[in-house]
Amino acid sequence: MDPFWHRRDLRVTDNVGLSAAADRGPVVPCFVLDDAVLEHAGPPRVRYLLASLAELRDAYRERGSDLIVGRGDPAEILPRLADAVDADRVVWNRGYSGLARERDARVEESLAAGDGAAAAAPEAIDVETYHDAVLHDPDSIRTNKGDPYSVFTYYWKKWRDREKGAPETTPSEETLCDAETIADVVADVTSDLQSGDATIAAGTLPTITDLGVAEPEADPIPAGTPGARDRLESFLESDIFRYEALRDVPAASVTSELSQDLSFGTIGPREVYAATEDAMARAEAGGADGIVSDLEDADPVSSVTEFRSQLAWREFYLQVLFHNPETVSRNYKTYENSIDWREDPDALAAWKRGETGYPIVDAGMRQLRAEAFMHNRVRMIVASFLTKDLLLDWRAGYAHFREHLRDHDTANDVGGWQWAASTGTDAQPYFRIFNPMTQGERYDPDAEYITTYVPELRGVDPDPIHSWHELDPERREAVAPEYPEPIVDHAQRREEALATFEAARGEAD
Ligand SMILES: Cc1cc2nc3c(=O)[nH]c(=O)nc-3n(C[C@H](O)[C@H](O)[C@H](O)COP(=O)(O)OP(=O)(O)OC[C@H]3O[C@@H](n4cnc5c(N)ncnc54)[C@H](O)[C@@H]3O)c2cc1C
Repeated sequence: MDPFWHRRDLRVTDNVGLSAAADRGPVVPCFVLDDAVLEHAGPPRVRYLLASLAELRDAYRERGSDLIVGRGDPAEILPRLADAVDADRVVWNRGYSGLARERDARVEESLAAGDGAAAAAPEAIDVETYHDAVLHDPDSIRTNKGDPYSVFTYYWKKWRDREKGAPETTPSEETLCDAETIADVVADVTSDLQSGDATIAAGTLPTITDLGVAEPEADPIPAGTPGARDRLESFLESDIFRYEALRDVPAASVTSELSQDLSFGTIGPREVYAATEDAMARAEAGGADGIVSDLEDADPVSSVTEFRSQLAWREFYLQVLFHNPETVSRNYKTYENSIDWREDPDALAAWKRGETGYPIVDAGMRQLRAEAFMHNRVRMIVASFLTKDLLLDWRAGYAHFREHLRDHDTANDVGGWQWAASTGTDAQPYFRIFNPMTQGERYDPDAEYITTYVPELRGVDPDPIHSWHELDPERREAVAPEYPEPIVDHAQRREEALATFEAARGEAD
């Protein structure tokens, strides 16, 4: 019997490592709540994690097995578990961030040292790892010179043209360790662990309060594989064909909202990609033409391709982080001088509360609080506002997103922030600064998204909303007395941002 250690792959379907372990069977499935990891997880993510673990446990129980849930240091728990089941090896799917790789190396060392062995002569336990979270592993797509890619367009061409693996088969009941044996194993390991802080249980999950994490403000969404599959199914009905035309329009809500699922692995990337193949076949046969008939120039085929390119962006940022783990907290791009970010706690607090007086920015920041989610276009706008209009360090924005997003994902979050701050790979050039008013007007012309999240502006015509920064104080008072004045002047801040970046480039007078 070999333990399979679930981490960011909270599913039994389309799971590369689990299928490989099940081929030998029987598998002992486990997950470890590691305080070192929980420290970095905001409340919406912890809630989604616990709900997804409950779904994972139920999937095992339906198959006559159970999920072992440990709490503590995996380097302590896994060797004990492996020893208790007399394992030859422990199997898991690879993590790619610096933190995940360090932890995995530690666990591997303690397994190799036989740290869990009850016997006097400890036996080394092997580790077997798989690429599962991605369609193409971070080392497999390189430039013709053999370097990792730093420009998305070139990466995308190779990613797009490579053959993709089919979804993995789901392990059958016979290949999983039965629930009774799991209960015995847990009892065995529990008596072994008595001296330390670590605990282990068969399928019993702590509550969010047990973990010392506050209840999130946002409402929960359906979690685990059932939630993810429902979202994918509903996206495939029609939104995937309207995606290209409307993905930048936040009020249209055509995007898949699969980001937390891909991040926690409640759905596998091969399953999502296979779904795009079905959608592509339908689009190519003209079966989606009626769905886009009200949209000028919309093409269902290129819409499916556009969605695939977002899946590729995810893997692009992942390979950037894999090859440059330090960029989690350091700029990817080196300027000659350091960027002179400002210290302005009041402005940062107004941005966090969604009270900047820039309607699209405030709507986004309030969507984040209300739903633990934010539309991609709006993420770009609020990130640009923080780094260019307020001239605050992207790391402050990243920390806030990490705390509040249910889909926070180190690679994508760092990638998105460094893109907006003009410090990342293939980033927005420093001189292309978003105008938050024009962005609002272009992507939310009827102010539908804005008024959903900013009640002070409900009933106000789109015109004054999109020209709020130009209105005189009397007019603002007459139109929306409760909505704040702009905290900065965009035109002036734009000039200051250009000067700041030119100084960083060593081009100042
Ligand atoms: C400042 C900033 C911070 C971000 N932080 C995160 C984050 O913490 N976690 C996260 O998953 N995404 C992040 N993104 C990327 C993007 O905003 C979200 O992935 C997307 O909004 C999620 O919605 P969706 O699932 O409906 O996306 P869809 O448009 O349906 O895309 C499908 C999937 O592709 C991936 N994807 C889409 N857009 C991007 C992108 N620009 N970069 C990388 N992958 C992408 C996601 O996995 C997403 O679920 C960030 C973007 C910015 C600008």
